[in-house]
Amino acid sequence: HGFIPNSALLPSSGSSLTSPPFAALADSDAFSPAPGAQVVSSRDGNDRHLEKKILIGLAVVAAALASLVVSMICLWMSRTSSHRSEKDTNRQPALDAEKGPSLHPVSSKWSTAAAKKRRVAFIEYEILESGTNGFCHETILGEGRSSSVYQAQLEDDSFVAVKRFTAGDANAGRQCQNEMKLLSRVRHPNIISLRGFCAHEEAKLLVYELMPNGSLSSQLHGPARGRTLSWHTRMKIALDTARGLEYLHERCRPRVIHRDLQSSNILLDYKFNAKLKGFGLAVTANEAQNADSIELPGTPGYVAPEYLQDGKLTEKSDVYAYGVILLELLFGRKAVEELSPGLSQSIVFWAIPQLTDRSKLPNIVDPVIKDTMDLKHLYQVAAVAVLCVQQEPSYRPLITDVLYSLAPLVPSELGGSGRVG
Ligand SMILES: Nc1ncnc2c1ncn2[C@@H]1O[C@H](COP(=O)(O)OP(=O)(O)OP(=O)(O)O)[C@@H](O)[C@H]1O
Repeated sequence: HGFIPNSALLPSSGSSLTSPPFAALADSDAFSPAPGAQVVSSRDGNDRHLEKKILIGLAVVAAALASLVVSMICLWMSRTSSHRSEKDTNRQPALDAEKGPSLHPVSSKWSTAAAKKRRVAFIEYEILESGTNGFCHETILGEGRSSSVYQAQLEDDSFVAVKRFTAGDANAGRQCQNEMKLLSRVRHPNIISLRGFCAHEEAKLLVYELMPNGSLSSQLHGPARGRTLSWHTRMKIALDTARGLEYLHERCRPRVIHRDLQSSNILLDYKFNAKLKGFGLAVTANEAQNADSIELPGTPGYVAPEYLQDGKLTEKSDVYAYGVILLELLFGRKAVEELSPGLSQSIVFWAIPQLTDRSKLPNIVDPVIKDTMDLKHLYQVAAVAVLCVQQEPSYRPLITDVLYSLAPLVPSELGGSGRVG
């Protein structure tokens, strides 16, 4: 639309309502003289023709003005809404959690079209870089097979854990994507919460809440050798883990199988609340039925026998891994102990014969917690563990059953239903 100056639409100075073009309005019926009135007819046919032309011109100008006004309103509205959504994007760019995120290297601008209800905040690379002093070695919390985890301080002074996936590792990229897709739709006190994500050049990074007491594995098998974990704290960790798993198996829609449950995937906050992490291999129960499409997950010592033999993957595979963790908590041994170079022993094969002998049990528990628990509780936990690691999946309990049998063993002040003290 061309710009039409206002002056073109207004009577010029000196014009009046009686002078053309406004006098032309007198030609319309509404303004026609009453019958009998004297009509002063000094205009000839040419005048009338000219007035008609002016009237048409006036209509054209009015239409142009109307369309100009409408288009200016539309332009203003679209500017306002795009400005608003741009502001939203800068504040919290978002992902479509249902479709799953795409982690292309991008700057801080994310498509607003992807912004939906469930959001994972995009965190600027520069913020993570400065929060970790340039990803310096001193800020490393731990290292995994395809990632390093750093402690970072954000601009609001909060601390977070930043997992930086190995660049160029396709497997790591897939796991990062899977973890993000899952954690963006899951919220539970016993599942690690994802604070944000970042993609920068080849690097993919996930940002989580910081768990100051690290992993259960590092508490049990690291320098502390389990001394920080009392009997009740261990039972609380077992209960919290069962709660997180119960949420995935029973209440999450679609249901989720974790597939990589192990003591290094249980993180502990400053009060030893336990939270599940490591969702890179997780699948929905439906996906699990098509086991051929799933790569073999692999943490020896935790993988259920039916999965190793037939690729059969169900919630009961997680229950098996959970049983192995219970054994670690009871005995303070690793899932697989290396006896000598090239010779290792699974905790299940070591424990099963001893678990069934009540007289032996109090003497083989982790020395750090020996004689600190009610023996009835010890026998009960051992019985639950034996059931969880049954070779036949159908003999294993549901995680809900585990939850109900462990809750009374944990004092209510630690989140269980047991009596205080
Ligand atoms: N949110 C967190 N808060 C505190 N420490 C963490 C957090 N996430 C991870 N860590 C630490 O970083 C370590 C490495 O974690 P990461 O997930 O990279 O590897 P991993 O647990 O060894 O598993 P994998 O090798 O299967 O990737 C953990 O063992 C833990 O000690």
